[in-house]
Amino acid sequence: MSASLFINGQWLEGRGHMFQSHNPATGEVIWSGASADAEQVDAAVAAARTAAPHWSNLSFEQRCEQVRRYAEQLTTHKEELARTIAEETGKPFWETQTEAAAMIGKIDISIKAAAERTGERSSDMAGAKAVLRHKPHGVVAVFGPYNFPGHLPNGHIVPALIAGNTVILKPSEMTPKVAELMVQLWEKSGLPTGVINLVQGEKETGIALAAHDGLDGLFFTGSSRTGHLLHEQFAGHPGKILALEMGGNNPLIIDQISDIKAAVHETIQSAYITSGQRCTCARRLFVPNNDTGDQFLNELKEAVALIKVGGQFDEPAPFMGSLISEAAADGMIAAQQRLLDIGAKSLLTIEKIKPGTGLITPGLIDVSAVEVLPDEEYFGPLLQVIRYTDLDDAIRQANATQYGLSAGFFSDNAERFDYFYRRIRAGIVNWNKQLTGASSAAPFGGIGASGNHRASAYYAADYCAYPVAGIEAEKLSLPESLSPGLTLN
Ligand SMILES: NC(=O)c1ccc[n+]([C@@H]2O[C@H](COP(=O)([O-])OP(=O)(O)OC[C@H]3O[C@@H](n4cnc5c(N)ncnc54)[C@H](O)[C@@H]3O)[C@@H](O)[C@H]2O)c1
Ligand SMILES: O=CCC[C@H](NC(=O)CCC(=O)O)C(=O)O
Repeated sequence: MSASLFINGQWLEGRGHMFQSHNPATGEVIWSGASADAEQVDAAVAAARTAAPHWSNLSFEQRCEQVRRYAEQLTTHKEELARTIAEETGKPFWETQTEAAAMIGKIDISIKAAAERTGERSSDMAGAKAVLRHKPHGVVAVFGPYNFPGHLPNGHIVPALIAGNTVILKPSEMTPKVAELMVQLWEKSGLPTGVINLVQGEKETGIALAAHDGLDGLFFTGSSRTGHLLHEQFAGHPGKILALEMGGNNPLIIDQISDIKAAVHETIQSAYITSGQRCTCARRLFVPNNDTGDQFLNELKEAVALIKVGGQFDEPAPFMGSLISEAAADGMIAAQQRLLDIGAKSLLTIEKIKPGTGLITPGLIDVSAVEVLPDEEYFGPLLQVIRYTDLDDAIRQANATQYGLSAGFFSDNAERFDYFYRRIRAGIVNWNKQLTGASSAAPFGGIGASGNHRASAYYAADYCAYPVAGIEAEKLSLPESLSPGLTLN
């Protein structure tokens, strides 16, 4: 059993109930510990509050130095980090190595973003200076999802600390081991006591933390369902900052294409990478009802059937690993069945590869005949195909979702992309490129049920600090002329 919590610089055992994490490709237990109870959540918030004045009073450069020391730890331990992420999520090792690399890359990008978007500026005005500076919010909670248990919480934590906030991390209950390692690396980097705290646990721990009066903000990445609950919980607290990064039901439209093989490749990278467990994954594929559409779909079906699925460390490496759990795999098979029940036609059926694991084959399903398609995010390797004859109708259907995270258009025709771009509603809009693999050097976020206009990645700096505008002069002075009606003797 692990001393699973890190509060005020101490590793502690939780006093809540026990929980475990598994290697989803084998079912083996790889971590067990106890969750934080409400008192321990309280202690974590108190530790972060106590640490806040010292941390926020350090200079920007001093905080950056500290965060760079964390980057050194990440670099030294990148292999261990990638292995741990692979073991706990089921993602292939080649892929988790890219996650570890993204975590390291996040440091310099966040420093640059903070300086550019929230740094200090001043300009001269009559007898004074107009000054803009930024201050941290104070104590913030970071909630992470399981699909990128390192990179995505890291994408909130690093900019939050650079801005001068102190943090309480509540990772996904599916990935406590990765969180533990990440916080150990912060500890090794010499971060002052209380600046980062870790509370592990399931939903109850999340509820206790999100409801805590001592928070000044909450940065969340996870499902739209949980994000909506948090939004309701934060209603009536206008002074607390809430950043929500949630799911999507992302459309990808195939238009006029000449390179079918490239379109097939980019579609696979859009829909099946990480076994479909990325928020940006394509979920609905619009294919024209013509010969090119038929040929594209046949080649796509052939290539998807050939996708290698396997264990994280298999050689040769698989493209798709296990889903996060057997329950998630069963959920995808159930979602597929619900679509079949309402008139969908399977082109490639998801099948379980090994009972007791999250290993499943990829699915492709034609939902063109379904009258009312559920607007749901199926968080796994199931791509829904919709055949279309009229581009305007395809764009209308693409927009017929409560979500608005990513959207794509494959076409050789720039004018038609422009036409699509002007009409589509999403925070990420790609042309002839996969929907996944967004850059940390750009803002990242969605609209509608996908987010609340607090884009993360490069723009995370914006929600980590608030602007303070001032007019400053070194001495008091009288103006050259007084306002009408004023007399000073
Ligand atoms: N937009 C993005 O940047 C982005 C990135 C990755 C994942 N996601 C989305 O995340 C989802 C998958 O992640 P997940 O299943 O881990 O998400 P989740 O919503 O189940 O969990 C996210 C976090 O919230 C906590 N939580 C759950 N219920 C809670 C409650 N009632 N109160 C407080 N906290 C609670 C969890 O313990 C976890 O730490 C998908 O929908 C995916 O699209 C979005
Ligand atoms: O699952 C959701 C994240 C998907 C991932 N997005 C990013 O990495 C955004 C960049 C960042 O946060 O630094 C993707 O697009 O694949």
